[in-house]
Amino acid sequence: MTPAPDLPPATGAWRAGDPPGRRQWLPVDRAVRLEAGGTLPGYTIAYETWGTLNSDASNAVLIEHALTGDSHAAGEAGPGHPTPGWWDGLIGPGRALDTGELFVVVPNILGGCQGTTGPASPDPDGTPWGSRFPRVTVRDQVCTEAVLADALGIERWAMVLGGSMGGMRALEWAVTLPGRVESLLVLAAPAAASAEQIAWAAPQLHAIRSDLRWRGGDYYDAAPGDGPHRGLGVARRIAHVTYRSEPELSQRFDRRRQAPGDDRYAIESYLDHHADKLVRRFDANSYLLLTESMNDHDVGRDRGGVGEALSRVTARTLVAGVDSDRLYPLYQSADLAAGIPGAGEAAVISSPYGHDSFLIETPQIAALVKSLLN
Ligand SMILES: CC(=O)SCCNC(=O)CCNC(=O)[C@H](O)C(C)(C)COP(=O)(O)OP(=O)(O)OC[C@H]1O[C@@H](n2cnc3c(N)ncnc32)[C@H](O)[C@@H]1OP(=O)(O)O
Ligand SMILES: N[C@@H](CCO)C(=O)O
Repeated sequence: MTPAPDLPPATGAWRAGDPPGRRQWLPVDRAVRLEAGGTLPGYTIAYETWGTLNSDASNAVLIEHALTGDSHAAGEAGPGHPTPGWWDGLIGPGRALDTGELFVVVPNILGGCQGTTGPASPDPDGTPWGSRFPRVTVRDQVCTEAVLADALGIERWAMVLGGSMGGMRALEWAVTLPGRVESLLVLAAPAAASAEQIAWAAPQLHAIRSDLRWRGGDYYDAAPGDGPHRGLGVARRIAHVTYRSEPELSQRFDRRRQAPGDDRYAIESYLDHHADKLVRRFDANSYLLLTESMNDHDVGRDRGGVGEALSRVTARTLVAGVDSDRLYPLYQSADLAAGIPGAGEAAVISSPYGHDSFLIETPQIAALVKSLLN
């Protein structure tokens, strides 16, 4: 496979020249019809793998990343990857996802900005898609990942797992292609986005679209730093509050000011920090598109409802939620587990860290992975 060039900067200087690290690319030269009605004439999927596929391709595991995650789930920080893998504690020799035995595949999501085709990618004429990039659903994202599985020679995944938006894709795999998923782990994700989740997304979408530097979505020829980073930063601040719990914020930050001479409350400084980090690594159009993919998430759409859709799942399934998650509350995981044949009761990840616990509570998630693999 020929590596495609990395994507250009969208909101700041971060992307330019970003080395590819250990990513691989699958170019797909055929059109894909999208669920919402549009078409993509072709696309590229960027992905990373760990371990070796065995001779009967029975040891492959698919990990689905969350909204702003990427394919770098394991490994050290290094060229192309300023931070270590986001599930590094879970993946590697002797770890829960033991790469001495398993072949772990992590693709970047369709519509994102980490190497797989998205709004910042060039169209067939070489111009960034920008505002012309079509609406993409979770189901579309899964369909493109099935093309990657075919290309890698994987007919059936030993396990598909993910948290948050990654959990939505994992679930959609097991509903759309039940014969291709042997076991399924869905963390902190619902069968369908709720009014509350769409509500939290609404001001985030508005924040980006209200930024004059967003330019209707066609800002890719703007000078570095002249993109919609302010709107994206506001969106991230709103989102980040929902990713953590009220008791945690209270305990960590209380009413403290950041520092002598810095009049911000510490919690404001914390949110500023997370916003500043995101706008240097993420494209605002991808954030919009993926947020709307999550809003549209509903495994029951055009399938006779959620109950009908979940009854299709044949995978050995474990569903888990976080007891302090205010964005994807535990009852949604309980409902999801109740709808999937043989899933039993939802497991509870106990943590003060809220929704982000699926990224933080590695030992608890490792235990769930091991129990499902065994
Ligand atoms: C699936 C994926 O999402 S993959 C990508 C990984 N995810 C992300 O990057 C999402 C954004 N980050 C996060 O959500 C979290 O950092 C997690 C989940 C990755 C880790 O959570 P935690 O370990 O609890 O980190 P926490 O939320 O405390 O943030 C730590 C950062 O805040 C900074 N910070 C803490 N308090 C303050 C403060 N008062 N003012 C400014 N910065 C602060 C720390 O210095 C640290 O900075 P650094 O990450 O640049 O080193
Ligand atoms: N912190 C995670 C939470 C979203 O699920 C992310 O940014 O992807």
